[in-house]
Amino acid sequence: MKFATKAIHAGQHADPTTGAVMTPIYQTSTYRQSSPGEHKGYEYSRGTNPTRKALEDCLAALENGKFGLAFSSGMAATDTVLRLLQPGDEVITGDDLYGGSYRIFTKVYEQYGIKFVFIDTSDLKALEDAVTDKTKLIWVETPTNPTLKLADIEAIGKIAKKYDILYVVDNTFASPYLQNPLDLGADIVMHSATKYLNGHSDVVMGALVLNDEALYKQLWFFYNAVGGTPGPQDAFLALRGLKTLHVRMKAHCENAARIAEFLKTHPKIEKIYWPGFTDHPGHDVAEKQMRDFGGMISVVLSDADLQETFRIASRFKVFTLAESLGGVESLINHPATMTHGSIPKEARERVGVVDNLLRISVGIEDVDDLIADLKQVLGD
Ligand SMILES: C=C(NCc1c(COP(=O)(O)O)cnc(C)c1O)C(=O)O
Repeated sequence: MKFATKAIHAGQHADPTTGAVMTPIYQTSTYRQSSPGEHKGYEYSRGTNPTRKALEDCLAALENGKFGLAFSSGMAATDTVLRLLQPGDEVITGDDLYGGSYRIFTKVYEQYGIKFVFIDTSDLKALEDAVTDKTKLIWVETPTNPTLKLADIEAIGKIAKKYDILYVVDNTFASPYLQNPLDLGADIVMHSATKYLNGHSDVVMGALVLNDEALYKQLWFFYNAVGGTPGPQDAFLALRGLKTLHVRMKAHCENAARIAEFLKTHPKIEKIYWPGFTDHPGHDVAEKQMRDFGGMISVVLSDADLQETFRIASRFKVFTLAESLGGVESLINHPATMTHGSIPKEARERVGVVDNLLRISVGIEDVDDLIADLKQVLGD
């Protein structure tokens, strides 16, 4: 099946007893057993739930994977992968990444003796040079949050395979509609499903998709033992969101391209990050591994200190100043004080997350209204 058909049907079928076309919300914590241990595949909803299973199977299908796991948040998914590590292990990851990922790496898992090495993942030599005999995990975002750096998924996969290192790609910014890391050599693809996958800013959720059965069983063990699993209502909403992912991503990409072109020459914009521009350093990698350039744009405002940046960020009427991304509504975010505030100023400014940087999640409103809103704030 093609992507659009999988988005609507994968993992789902009409209910055999009632004929219900949509997967029911199995709002139950437990399941009757005919005798101890004799059940219909479901014992307790922390471990498995039919609504969540339908979502996990659909997610797996969209990422061309065999196994899917859904979590109560993207960070719960990240946490579950990190539980594979032992004290003394090292992780290579990007120097530009979501602030919450930086936080769990440095404020939670470093205390358990895990060492995190932050490098420019667009620099393959720097990445391979960072490998030691203690390196057990490579964790890559691409495009990165928020400066939209591109990492060559396939090339990093070759490095991971060469040194037998577990390789995870956080595919949140692209979504499986635009790129499929498992097909390019990743062992696990991770998502904040809160974003494009659910797509309506009404669910917080995470996901992992993979092909290796032994690894899946290890992750499922942590998933069940620790219990970072989502409820059936959120699973139902996310499953419904997936059904329009292909339509929404097309609209996000079209709108973002128009807005990027508008902002590229705007006098109030000093620098713009959007992988669709041919002068973006990662444009060739984006062309190679992405089917389009996504809905995320970041800009550095010209002649704007923190106060001026705050003033601008607070004046939009259609764009909403808020954390998160990937919903149908357009959002503006100030990473330095909002989503990336947990990253020390020196570390984030080194990679371009400066006080006058704004991140734009371009929604699927009418693009003329979005450009009109940008004009009323920034000027023509
Ligand atoms: C909330 C935001 N990011 C969440 C996020 C996460 C965490 O997902 P949560 O569902 O918010 O727990 C993981 N990876 C990436 C690339 C992310 O962007 C944000 O950037 O506004």
